[in-house]
Amino acid sequence: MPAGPTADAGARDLHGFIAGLPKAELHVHHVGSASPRIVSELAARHPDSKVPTDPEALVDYFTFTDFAHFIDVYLSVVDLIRTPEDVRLLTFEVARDLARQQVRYAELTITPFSSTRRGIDERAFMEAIEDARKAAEAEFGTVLRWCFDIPGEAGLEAAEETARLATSDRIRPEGLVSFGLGGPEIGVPRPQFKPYFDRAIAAGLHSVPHAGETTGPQTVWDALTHLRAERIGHGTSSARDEKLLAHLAEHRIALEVCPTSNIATRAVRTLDEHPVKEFVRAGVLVTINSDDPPMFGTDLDNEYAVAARLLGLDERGLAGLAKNAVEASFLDAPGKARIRDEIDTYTAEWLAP
Ligand SMILES: O=C(O)c1cccc(C(=O)CC[C@H]2O[C@@H](n3cnc4c(=O)[nH]cnc43)[C@H](O)[C@@H]2O)c1
Ligand SMILES: [Zn+2]
Repeated sequence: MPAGPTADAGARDLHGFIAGLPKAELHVHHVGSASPRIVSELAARHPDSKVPTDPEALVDYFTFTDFAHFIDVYLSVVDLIRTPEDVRLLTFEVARDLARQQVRYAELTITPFSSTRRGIDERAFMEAIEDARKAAEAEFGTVLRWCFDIPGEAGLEAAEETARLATSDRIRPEGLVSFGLGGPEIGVPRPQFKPYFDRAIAAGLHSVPHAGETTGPQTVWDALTHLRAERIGHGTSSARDEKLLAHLAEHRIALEVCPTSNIATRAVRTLDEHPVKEFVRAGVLVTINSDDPPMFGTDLDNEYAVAARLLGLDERGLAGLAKNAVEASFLDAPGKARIRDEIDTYTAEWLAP
């Protein structure tokens, strides 16, 4: 539909509403959140890397031919993070970007294996993220929590190391709330990770694997059955299985939907073909997230704007999406109530005549 002057004004208002809306972000990767400024600063520090130092050249560098290409580029950025100070800087700056978008609470997916195998001392790594978490909460008021994910393609050695770091009383950081599984899905069956998820769950962590991003609905079933998933990262292909959708809806297992990511990695062809509408129709608890925002040329505000267009939402609908993320988060009950109240107050004030 062509956008006339009134539609434009409406869209601008919705953007303004989204910009001030208190939000929770449940699916965003630590390294994947490095802003062009941080990436170019790190690339300049480490000139042996193939990552461009010019932020404009990064736009081309962050254009992906497929999911495998995305992971190659992602790992080249991981290679830039070499010291605990790099880790601290990145974490604090990610929090600053989230706070700017009125994100009150975020669960940041971190892959400690990738850093420890590259030589960063595990204790220094944990101290760096915790130090940044506390500093960010004090300075911005944004509460950060961690999800440690296994880079699945790196095999069971990576799974063992991630489980050890996540469950050892001496090492695991205070902010850790969940255990995940990322990387490519093709050739990386979920059931093999069951023992590691069992250990993490026994240690009190929540289970939040990626599944159904680049493979079919069976991967989501496997994540539910073998890894006891409480939320699913992406879950895009769930739309191809009505029984699965009904199961997700009935058990309030939220999908962490990241629309622009799915286009950037070519998991979905176009935004208009994105199945988020099918999820809502089936009654699934949908949350909107940004995944690897600078790499995909997006941010959480933009993902809410995309969702508003795909789902035909007004301000109340957007506030409902923000509340879905609060509900599906691993915040405690008073923390959830505080953000929900803030969303309601903000929305009522915005809509007041
Ligand atoms: O660090 C290594 O040495 C290593 C060796 C082999 C394989 C890997 C990985 O596959 C790392 C994957 C990396 O990608 C992160 N990520 C970011 N966005 C996504 C996404 O949308 N879907 C899946 N994974 C994603 C993930 O957290 C891992 O850190 C590493
Ligand atoms: Zn992800």
